[in-house]
Amino acid sequence: MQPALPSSLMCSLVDESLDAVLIIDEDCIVRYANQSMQNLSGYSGEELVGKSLDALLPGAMASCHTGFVRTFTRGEAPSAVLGKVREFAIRDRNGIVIPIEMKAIDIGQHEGRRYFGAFIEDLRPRRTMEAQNAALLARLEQEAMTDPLTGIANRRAFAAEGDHMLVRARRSGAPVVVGIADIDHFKKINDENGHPAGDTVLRAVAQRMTEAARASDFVARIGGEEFGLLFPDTHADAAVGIAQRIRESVAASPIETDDGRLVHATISIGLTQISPAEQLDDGLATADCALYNAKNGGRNRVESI
Ligand SMILES: Nc1nc2c(ncn2[C@@H]2O[C@H](COP(=O)(O)OP(=O)(O)OP(=O)(O)O)[C@@H](O)[C@H]2O)c(=O)[nH]1
Repeated sequence: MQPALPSSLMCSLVDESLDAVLIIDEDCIVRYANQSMQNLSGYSGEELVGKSLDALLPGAMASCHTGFVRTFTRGEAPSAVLGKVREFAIRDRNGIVIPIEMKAIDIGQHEGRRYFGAFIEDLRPRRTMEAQNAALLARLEQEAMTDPLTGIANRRAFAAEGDHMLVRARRSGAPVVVGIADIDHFKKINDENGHPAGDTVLRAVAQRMTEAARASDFVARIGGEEFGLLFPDTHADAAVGIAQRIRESVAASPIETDDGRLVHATISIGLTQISPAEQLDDGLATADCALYNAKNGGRNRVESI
């Protein structure tokens, strides 16, 4: 059997711990604070020992903490803190409130007085990392749903929005119209003006379509020169009217490219009202047939099935 370690080694463990360690007595007077606790609080060891714990507690906590400790010490109430991992805050020497994680322990009696210890971790680094991770996740989610060229929603976002819209529509019984808009003769636009000019046209068309649609409608780039449209709470006739407005907004004026060329772009749109039993892809297939009719009918047109 190994001989028991001397208590001086245990003391070193606590003295050197990277967690802040604090010991208070039953009157909530600080009796010990290790170096990490001194660093965290901004007080020296001499300043902390003998000080009331209230000096370290923010606002409301300071007024009730001593009462909790007293009722527990007298055996009048259980502790909600001892033996548990809890999040609190402390106030440092400069009055700055620091979020902490605390593991408090009843460490027993010595010469008739009771003592409580706590391991305290500064939560600020963890909170900063959590905030950074949340911001990163939000950015990644945003990027995963956005078409990088035009800045509008992409095909993935369109599918997600369409599915949600159809679930809501099935519940409410409201009609949903789905559409596909396609830039006419876009290959020719690219061939005559160059690919970068084609990109400018795509961006301008996306912007004009989004601006002409209602706030409740959804416009996404779902393919090269193809845009998906969703019109919630809208019957086919009304959707045709909105689609005409969108079509006209694209055709209304030429688009100026970076090298100063003026490109006249038009779009053709195919629409269909999705029946409750249909999925988004069923609606898209029918809208594609309507788009085919619009192209065959001379382009720069809206057709619905
Ligand atoms: N500049 C640019 N062109 C693209 C992009 N994605 C697809 N295209 C082009 O879009 C063109 C699509 O051409 P087609 O499918 O033949 O159709 P269209 O010429 O528009 O003819 P219609 O649809 O029948 O009116 C192709 O030339 C593709 O190279 C893109 O991101 N940028």
